[in-house]
Amino acid sequence: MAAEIDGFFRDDLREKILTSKLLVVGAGGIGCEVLKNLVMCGFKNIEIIDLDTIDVSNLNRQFLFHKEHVGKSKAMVARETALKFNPNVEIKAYHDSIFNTDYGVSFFQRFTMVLNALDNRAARNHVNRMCLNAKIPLIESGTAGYNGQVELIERGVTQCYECTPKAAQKTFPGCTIRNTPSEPVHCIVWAKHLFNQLFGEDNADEDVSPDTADPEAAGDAGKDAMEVDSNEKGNIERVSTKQWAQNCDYMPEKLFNKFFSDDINYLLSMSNLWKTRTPPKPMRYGEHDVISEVEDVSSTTGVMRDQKIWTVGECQKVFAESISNLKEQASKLKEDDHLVWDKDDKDAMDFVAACANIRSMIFSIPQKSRFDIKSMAGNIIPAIATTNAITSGFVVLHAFKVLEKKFEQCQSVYIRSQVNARNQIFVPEKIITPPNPNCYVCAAKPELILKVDTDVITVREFRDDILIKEMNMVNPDVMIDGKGIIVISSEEGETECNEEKLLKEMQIVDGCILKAEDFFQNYELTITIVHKKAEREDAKFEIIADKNILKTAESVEELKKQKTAEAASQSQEPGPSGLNGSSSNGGESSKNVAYESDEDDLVLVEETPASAEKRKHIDEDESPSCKRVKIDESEKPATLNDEDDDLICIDDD
Ligand SMILES: Nc1ncnc2c1ncn2[C@@H]1O[C@H](COP(=O)(O)OP(=O)(O)OP(=O)(O)O)[C@@H](O)[C@H]1O
Ligand SMILES: [Zn+2]
Repeated sequence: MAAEIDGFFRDDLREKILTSKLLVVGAGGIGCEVLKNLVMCGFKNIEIIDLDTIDVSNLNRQFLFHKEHVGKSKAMVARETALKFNPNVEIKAYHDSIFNTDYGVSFFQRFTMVLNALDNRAARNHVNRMCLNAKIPLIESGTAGYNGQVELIERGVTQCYECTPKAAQKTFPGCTIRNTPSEPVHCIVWAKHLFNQLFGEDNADEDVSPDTADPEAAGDAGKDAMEVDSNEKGNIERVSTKQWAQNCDYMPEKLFNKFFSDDINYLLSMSNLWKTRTPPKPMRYGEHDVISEVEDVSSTTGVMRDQKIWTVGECQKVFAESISNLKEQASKLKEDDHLVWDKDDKDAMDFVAACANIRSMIFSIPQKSRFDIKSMAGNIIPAIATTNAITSGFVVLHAFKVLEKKFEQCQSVYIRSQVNARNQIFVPEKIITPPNPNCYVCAAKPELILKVDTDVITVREFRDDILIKEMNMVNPDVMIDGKGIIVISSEEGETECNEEKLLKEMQIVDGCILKAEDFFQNYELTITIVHKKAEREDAKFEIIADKNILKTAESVEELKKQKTAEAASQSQEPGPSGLNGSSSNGGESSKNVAYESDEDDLVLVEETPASAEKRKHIDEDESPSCKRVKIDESEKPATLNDEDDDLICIDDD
């Protein structure tokens, strides 16, 4: 292998290649290529981890895997195949998630460097934190279609993965999804939720029924419908949707009429919602076409079936067929097990395409082809083998520079689909981007401001949706600073009694300061709470990472207080002298600011187009957060352009 050939590498680099120990996280599109490159270069000691097994759809670009490997561990098979290229390498493979607590800081410290080859933001964030803690370099990479990116993360030298806020994934309020969809994507998200309600894991945040708590439907809204509903359906609403569907043996007609007629009639009775919107039109099963007479959509060719817009009858037919197939699939599972929605499962995809289109028809929203729905529902950007290969090449070139400690040469590199104005297709960053001093992960004392509706968020939502999903902690402990009140404990059951309490009931109110810790990640974060009433379409929380913004807001508040004091002193008796100072009651109260009337002064740290360009990683974690539903709408398949393959221009700046 290269390092064994005399003169192939400079002696000092060769020595480092032969003696270093690398960890590759992920054995998918990039991971396979990176592993192949490493063994071919002569690295002798490599460990690789991946939680997944090989799927047929991986075979077109993950060349360490072949047909006979389908269903086997990616990490294990990648190891076996790579050893065939170079048997003189020590490769240890783990079929596991990097989140497993076995892989703590001391595990990471065993490596010279870590190479990420992941596909989701949560895992990237986690490895970022572990490497920062272990003080070892991390090479981060990602591809999206023809675009790719490689960057070095070295504590104190470069920015970390979390220094730049990522473009927020588009989120939709639950009431838009449940009551007032207005775009195809709202119906697609609803249909995916319906799949989970009927066949998947029960998730309270994915309710598909009309949302009677919708603030916009206030008043008598839904009352009539509620009465009709309870009279007509008896105790139907008291059992879970899945239980109810099982009780009616998943009869397509019953299911259809409940979701597309009864529930829509219910929504119609929430009359406030339709004052300025087109009211939905309920639809009953078989109402528009005689289903048995509809041409069998499954018998048309795949391309036609996927690309045409289905008629009402076709949608209903696919609805019925997919339900009976999914019912069959579910019946083969063990008790308590459930189906998992997968864009590549024909029945699961058919079900979502049919339901999304039926709901679109009802709400007068344009319909979409199954192909378009698949791309939106699965957030698909085609994975291109050549982009993965080029990106992986840069990963290993970066690894050489890191081994030689030439960090100054490790600028991020962007692999583009088209040449830029300087005729480059591989575009290096001009400088090494230094750490963001306000980063709430790699700053010396990480802190942030959390604007949150403390009247509606429970401790459980705070932990699961904010600390875990948004702030990427794994197992947080939280206490109120200065009061010693433990709000959340990582010890199982210790703070269970707090979980359903609202934040305000735990004395977590405006100005409160929390200390959040994650022992596994060795991470401590100070959170200043700012209460913010969430309106109907608002997110229930916002994270503000730059403490200077708080300072600005404080000074605005202080200015206001000064003005009030001045006014008071002019009109009445002399005002309290402490008002123009930062605080008259000690440190904590200095942050106890009220923002209600100052919303405009608080600027959310948002990604600039330039930094968005830098963050082209594909993130697949689409779990809902803050009771809002996330979907990355921009993730439509890129137009494939064969000519692009010829555009290779090596930058020699
Ligand atoms: N927490 C994790 N621990 C270990 N491996 C992970 C973790 N999260 C993701 N991975 C792995 O990272 C790899 C990323 O590879 P890639 O982007 O090619 O995805 P893929 O699942 O192989 O392909 P696709 O999503 O396009 O079907 C996957 O093999 C995935 O299993
Ligand atoms: Zn950082």
